[in-house]
Amino acid sequence: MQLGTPWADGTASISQCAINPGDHFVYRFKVDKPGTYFYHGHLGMQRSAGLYGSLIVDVADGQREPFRYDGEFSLLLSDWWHQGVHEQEVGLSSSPFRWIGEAQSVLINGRGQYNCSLAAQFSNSSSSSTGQCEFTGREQCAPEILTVEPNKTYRLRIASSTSLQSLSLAIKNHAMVVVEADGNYVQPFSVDDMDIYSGDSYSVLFKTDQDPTMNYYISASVRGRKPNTTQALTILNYKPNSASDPPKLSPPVAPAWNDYAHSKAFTSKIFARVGSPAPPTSFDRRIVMLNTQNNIDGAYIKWAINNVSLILPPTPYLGAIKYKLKNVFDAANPPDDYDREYDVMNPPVNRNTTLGSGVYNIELGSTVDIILQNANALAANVSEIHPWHLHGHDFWVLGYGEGKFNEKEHERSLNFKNPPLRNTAVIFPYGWTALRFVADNPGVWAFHCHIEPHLHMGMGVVFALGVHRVGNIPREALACGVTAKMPMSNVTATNRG
Ligand SMILES: O=C1O[C@H]([C@@H](O)CO)C(O)=C1O
Repeated sequence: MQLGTPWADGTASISQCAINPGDHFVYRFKVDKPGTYFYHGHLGMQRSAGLYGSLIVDVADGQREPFRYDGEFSLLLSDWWHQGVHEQEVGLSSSPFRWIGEAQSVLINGRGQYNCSLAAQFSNSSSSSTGQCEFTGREQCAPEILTVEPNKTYRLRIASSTSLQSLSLAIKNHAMVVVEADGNYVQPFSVDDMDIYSGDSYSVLFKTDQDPTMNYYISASVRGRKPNTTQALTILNYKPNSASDPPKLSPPVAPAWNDYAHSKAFTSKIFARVGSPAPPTSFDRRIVMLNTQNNIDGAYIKWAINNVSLILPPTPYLGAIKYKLKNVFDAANPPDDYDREYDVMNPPVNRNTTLGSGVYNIELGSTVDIILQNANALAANVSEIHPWHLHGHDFWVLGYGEGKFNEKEHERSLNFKNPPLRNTAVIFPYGWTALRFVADNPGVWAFHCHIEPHLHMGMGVVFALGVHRVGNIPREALACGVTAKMPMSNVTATNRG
């Protein structure tokens, strides 16, 4: 959560300067909550470049998880393009616009398949010429096998650091009981497959109670966009079978990419674990955020929130606000609402948007509601999934709905009793999602679509709160833009102890 250390949040141009090649930056922060997390680069398309890893926080000594298991595995899901990230970045900010397209592979712990299959024996030879993957001599490409003993319970920690793809995860013939989401316990529920969006993390428990003479496929399949990427596979290997025994049963079949009813059914099963704190019953401020795809100068393609497309300044906001620097960014707050006459079901009538700093000044300690309102993209009949991620805080997910959010009609449908506490929540096509959080962590925090090219195209905002309460920012976080030129006597020495 970065309580008291907003400069260690890792968001370039927001909480710190980007780390130059050859430079280093020490991230020192308190791990305040056990759970399944991950870290990644937050500049340009660095996730697409592979800059990410898992981060698992154990329960403190003497404490126990509210569930039991015999062993655990960690799966970090990601996606991989053959095109280099600089070409991706340049394409996204070019006119004409060049979209990155779907990933060439989905990766499970950094390993994936391309032009070959782990399940070739099940491929329909008339529709696919994909042969069996052969790893001899290329062992670094071999999947990471999950070797288990029969009749035990395992915890699977899953996180998605994909740049683009939404995924469905399944273990053939094994149900999964979801127990944790984004570092918070949820009321356990059982599923055969689960949606995992970029930025999400989960723990599930599964029992090795199936025929132990066989191995089974674990699959991660693309959802939410028309897939052009084959299912990523790895193997659940029951001891003492050989890990290279091909599973006798075919891989799990994922729900259709656009079966949003299936996704909504999964989302609607997630509640806070009984005994979790409920949200405050009222809010101090409600910000309704319309998500649109737009043009700038009639040429470039951007995403905008209430018609502001985020562009980050050379001087990070945290130092700029703390040291009250003038004219380093446009300090005008973006609007708290959009013109409710806007037709969310059709392409924008006026396609043009404006660039802005996206900084909302939020009162420290206040309760803030965010209503994320999806809309039609530039092309007709297109509205995409966007997983929104908040830094520095968790939020309660109060509800989801179809079409345009409307206080009179929808307020009563929100869940104030046991909404799950999370830091990532999706908006479905043509729908809305309602969130509530208590803005109690002083700092400057990004809130953005976790799809990396979308953030790169402006799909984010920034919350600044209680910055006067922020302690001494380490110099390394200020070594760029206007803060780099400040007399160093204004800045206390580094936080290196
Ligand atoms: O941001 C995006 O741009 C493309 C398309 O809308 C324009 O080419 C796409 O699929 C996105 O998600």
